[in-house]
Amino acid sequence: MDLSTVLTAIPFYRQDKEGNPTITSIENDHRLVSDGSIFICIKGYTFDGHNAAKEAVEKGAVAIIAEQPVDVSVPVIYVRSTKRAMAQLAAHFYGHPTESFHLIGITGTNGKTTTSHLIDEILRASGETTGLIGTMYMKIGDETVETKNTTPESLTLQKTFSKMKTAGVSAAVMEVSSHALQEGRTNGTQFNVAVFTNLTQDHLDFHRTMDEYRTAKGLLFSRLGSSFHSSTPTFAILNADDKASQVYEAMTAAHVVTYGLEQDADIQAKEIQLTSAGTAFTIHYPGGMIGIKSKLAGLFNVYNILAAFAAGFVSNVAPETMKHALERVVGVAGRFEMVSNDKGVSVIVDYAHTPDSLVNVLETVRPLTKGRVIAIVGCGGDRDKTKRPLMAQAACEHADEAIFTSDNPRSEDPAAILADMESGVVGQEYTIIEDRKEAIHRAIKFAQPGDSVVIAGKGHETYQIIGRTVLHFDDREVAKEALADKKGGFA
Ligand SMILES: CC(=O)N[C@H]1[C@@H](OP(=O)(O)OP(=O)(O)OC[C@H]2O[C@@H](n3ccc(=O)[nH]c3=O)[C@H](O)[C@@H]2O)O[C@H](CO)[C@@H](O)[C@@H]1O[C@H](C)C(=O)N[C@@H](C)C(=O)N[C@H](CCC(=O)O)C(=O)O
Ligand SMILES: Nc1ncnc2c1ncn2[C@@H]1O[C@H](COP(=O)(O)OP(=O)(O)OP(=O)(O)O)[C@@H](O)[C@H]1O
Ligand SMILES: N[C@H](CCC[C@H](N)C(=O)O)C(=O)O
Ligand SMILES: [Mg+2]
Repeated sequence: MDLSTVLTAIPFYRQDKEGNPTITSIENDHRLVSDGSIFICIKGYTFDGHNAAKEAVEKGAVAIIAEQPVDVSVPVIYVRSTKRAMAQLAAHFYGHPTESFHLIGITGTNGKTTTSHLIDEILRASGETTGLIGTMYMKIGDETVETKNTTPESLTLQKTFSKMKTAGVSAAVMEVSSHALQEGRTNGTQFNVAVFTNLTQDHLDFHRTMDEYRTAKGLLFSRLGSSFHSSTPTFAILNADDKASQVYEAMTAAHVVTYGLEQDADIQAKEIQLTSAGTAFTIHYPGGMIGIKSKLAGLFNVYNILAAFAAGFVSNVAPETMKHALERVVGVAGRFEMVSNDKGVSVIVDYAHTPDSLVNVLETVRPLTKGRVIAIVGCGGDRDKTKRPLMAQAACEHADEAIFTSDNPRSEDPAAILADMESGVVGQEYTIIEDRKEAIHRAIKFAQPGDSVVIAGKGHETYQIIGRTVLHFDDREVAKEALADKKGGFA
């Protein structure tokens, strides 16, 4: 493709010098530039790509996209926003791959990863070749690639969609974070179905207020349905029990389908039973009802299953097919993952890293526990500071024993993060053990048969980020070691 053809994706720009070279790739990291690349200069939070333009040209870049002056020998295309241009160029360069398959996007504070895996299972059961993009990995068929972000930037995203198209993917599901929506990472992506799980506090470092956070998530719904030919319906799947859904309903041009337990909803769960084996309930949908016995514990997972069912329903998957798929799912790694042992203690590793998810997981564990509920909780560094006291409070209120520890302190002082947590607790007992390994060992050592130990916050993560160092750390491995060291059930 030559430069002028690539540039048809961004009809408004200023080019500083003549030239129409052949373009072999688009890159936004100068280290990946090779002969024939266009290099897009992105002004990031830690690095300004404009400063790498010269080096990119030395490495073979034949054109530069910039929003600030750069002095190089090849044509420079000036645009208002290189991030926005990148999404448009990427979608065009890769041939608008999302037009070739059915795409379901999921947004919401909690439950995206879980719901995306449920939807993937449903789509597979109905015979689709699937793709999945999310917190844990990007998956095409059975092949997975690790991800740095829940929703990658637009270039990686379109490249991945293009690979999906080539691999014959017929339906895909992806998590769409509020960061991604705000930064336009999904611009140029065509969703057929958008799912909303819930909205509670998180990420107030990035979005500043809950209103801004809600609006960012709303972009998934406000962009849905307006650019499609009327013969291809688009659907917004909204949680009737979350009041943000009313805002999203008002924003969208898509068909709206609601799910829920409390408010009147199009797809509703009734006769819910929560047991240690999971959940059992009946889903009522337009024209019928179907019983579901899921191995996923907790009321919040009933919501995730309903959301997945609703997405499958509007994607024309038969309810019977969905039932089989949903009942097959034993769990998602790091979400309510039990660490098996013969010491009579329930050890649960869970990815709860928000106040609401922590309350949910502890409330789920409580009725399943004969003895005490022990919670090990930390809060991430360089993340929303205002959730720290709330998470500490949730641990003290919903567990019998709360241990505060470290969870990816990143550039912050772990003691300062713990002090922020402590500020949320008034008149309740807790223990501070800064070293996460020691915290897990101590909790498991002192747990009695019948007790539950909830290790929250890291879930599937296999690292602890301290400063800039990424150390191997896996809650499940550490818990297993601690259980192996534990004497016959009593410390
Ligand atoms: C705050 C934030 O969103 N940061 C994202 C951002 O990083 P950044 O702005 O620091 O990037 P940068 O390092 O300054 O680089 C700027 C540009 O220069 C380029 N570069 C950089 C270095 C170099 O030597 N040469 C070069 O050309 C880079 O390729 C980039 O194009 O752009 C990076 C590349 O796309 C992202 O990986 C990174 O996510 C970081 C890892 C992150 O932690 N993001 C979090 C806050 C986030 O986005 N989370 C959401 C939600 C998670 C959830 O569900 O709760 C997510 O979707 O992951
Ligand atoms: N529907 C839900 N409502 C509230 N809490 C939930 C829900 N589903 C899962 N959780 C809790 O949130 C944690 C994270 O779940 P999951 O990974 O599915 O969410 P996510 O939205 O993908 O999170 P992230 O934004 O970090 O990617 C779970 O471990 C569980 O404790
Ligand atoms: N997607 C979330 C994950 C948080 C996980 C927790 N372990 C932490 O590091 O805070 C974030 O980046 O804020
Ligand atoms: Mg996720």
